Amino acid sequence: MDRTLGGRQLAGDARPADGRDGVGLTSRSRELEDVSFGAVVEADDACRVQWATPAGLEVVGRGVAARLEARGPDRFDEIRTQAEATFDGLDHVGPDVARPRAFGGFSFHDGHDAGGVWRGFEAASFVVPAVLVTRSDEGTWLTAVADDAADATRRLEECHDRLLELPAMRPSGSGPGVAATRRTTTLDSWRAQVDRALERIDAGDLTKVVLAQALSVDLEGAIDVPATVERLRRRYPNCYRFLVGDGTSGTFFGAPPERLVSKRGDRVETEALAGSVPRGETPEEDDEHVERLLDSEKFRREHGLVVEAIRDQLAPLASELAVDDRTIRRLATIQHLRTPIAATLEADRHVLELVEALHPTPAVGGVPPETALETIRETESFDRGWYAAPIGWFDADGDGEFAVGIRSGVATDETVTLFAGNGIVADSDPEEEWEEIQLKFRPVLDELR
Ligand SMILES: C=C(O[C@H]1C=CC=C(C(=O)O)[C@@H]1O)C(=O)O
Repeated sequence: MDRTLGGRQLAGDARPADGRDGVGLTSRSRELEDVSFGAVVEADDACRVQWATPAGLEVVGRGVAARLEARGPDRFDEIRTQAEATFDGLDHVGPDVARPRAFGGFSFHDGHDAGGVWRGFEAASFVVPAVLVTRSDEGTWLTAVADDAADATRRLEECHDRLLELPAMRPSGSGPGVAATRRTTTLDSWRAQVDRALERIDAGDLTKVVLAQALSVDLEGAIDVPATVERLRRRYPNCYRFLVGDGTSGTFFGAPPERLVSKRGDRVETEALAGSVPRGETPEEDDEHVERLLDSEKFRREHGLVVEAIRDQLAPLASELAVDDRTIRRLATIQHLRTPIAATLEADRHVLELVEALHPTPAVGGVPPETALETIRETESFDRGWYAAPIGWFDADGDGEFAVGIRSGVATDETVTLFAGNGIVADSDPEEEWEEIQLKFRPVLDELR
């Protein structure tokens, strides 16, 4: 199965993204009876990606037709340059929805080192999978990507035959069980971290900073990441779901509620998501929490800073920009303040330019951005890696969609490291912030139990 489903052997086919040979990628698609997406990305010995949006687009990919990688603060630009070379002269025969896309993400910090649990996750890394299965309201499509038409057609037919052997449904089972958990940050050190951030805020150096923690979870058995992602879909159907792994190290996965940006043509959509309260035991309790969220001056300020920063970042690129009314985003375990923001671009832009302009929003970084990043680097005792960073896809036209990689974890052997953070502003109470962080571990943690 590996070879025809774009397994590791095909990695040898992967073209470097320098476009030196001047020959574009070729892709061929055909419609498919439905197949279990989990079964397609079941084996973790090859490069695999999975991506699903609240709007209903679902894609799984295996193998590597092209790989794009970059490091450092210029990584957004470098990936864009590589993308142009990779997709130059693309010959796609099939519906638009089944076109090849590059999937991957970026590290949170510019100075990322791909070590520890983040081994294999470069500061920017994308693949155009050799094989893609795309499900949307236009049906389910299989796409094979290769260097020439004969190879793409051969791969398409071989894959199609193999996929017919896979089940249409795959049981998503139950969690592997939690043997032990270890925090990077004790409650005492958290109090000290928040107090230090509050001192900077009092001194006027900082207005907001998002401080995070990691939770290392030892499992009772091996984790089945695709099955975990499927269980997340049931509990968080209106969140993104993703997994990314290169078959040699860990698999990053999660169910983020937050869109960083989506771009199609000149239309851009993003949102501010910040300010959190728990769910209640009853509808009345739910509403009491929401009232607190809406009435509190602290939440209003914390959320308003994110709206303002996104507006300021997008305004120079937009001919029109609309900030919608604030709403409540109610999830299974937590509720947030949300403000949708939409723009029309005044010139042609690649989605990666928008990603670069927006990352990190103060929903995961802070205000002013540089001081907040410095505070995060000095304060946190773990490596953010790809947590809270852009994760998603782009295509040959420079369109694409990115989520913010929160409510996420990285699975390595029988350990999963989870991440969660909270916005600290003047008047933040360390204990309340601690409680909110525990709620943000829950989406993934609950599925491991
Ligand atoms: C940083 C996280 O959440 C962000 C998104 C929504 C609400 C947030 C908050 O209330 O602080 C955070 O800004 C996380 O989940 O790790």
